Amino acid sequence: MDKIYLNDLKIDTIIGVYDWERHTRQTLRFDFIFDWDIRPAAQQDDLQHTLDYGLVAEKVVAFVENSEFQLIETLAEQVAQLLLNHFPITRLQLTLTKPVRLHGQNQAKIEIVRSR
Ligand SMILES: Nc1nc2c(c(=O)[nH]1)N=C([C@H](O)[C@@H](O)CO)CN2
Repeated sequence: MDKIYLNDLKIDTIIGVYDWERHTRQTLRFDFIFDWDIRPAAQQDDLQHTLDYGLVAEKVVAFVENSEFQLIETLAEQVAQLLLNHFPITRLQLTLTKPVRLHGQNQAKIEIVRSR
């Protein structure tokens, strides 16, 4: 299957379980891989026949900027379901990266794959 990538989407939001995180916005990074047959768009050179990654980014930014979840798991799941509900995507992989300062770590990351 062909793939469309949307990488390094950075969004500020409220996320986290600790008190300071409930009133301090943090920058999350989103990376997506969408299964998508690119041939119809390639044959007609027409945006109408493909997944417009600009629209996907707008949808994700609007949702994440206004969210206030505690866990990155919850946010990742909600974003995946949002995209499956709004676009004819059959399968997506989402990697969500959060900055952390824990025992020398500087990133926490989760990866999920969802399909309809
Ligand atoms: N599996 C998870 N573990 C932790 C999360 C999380 O979202 N999922 N979050 C935190 C804190 O909010 C941390 O990111 C603060 O730096 C701790 N563990």
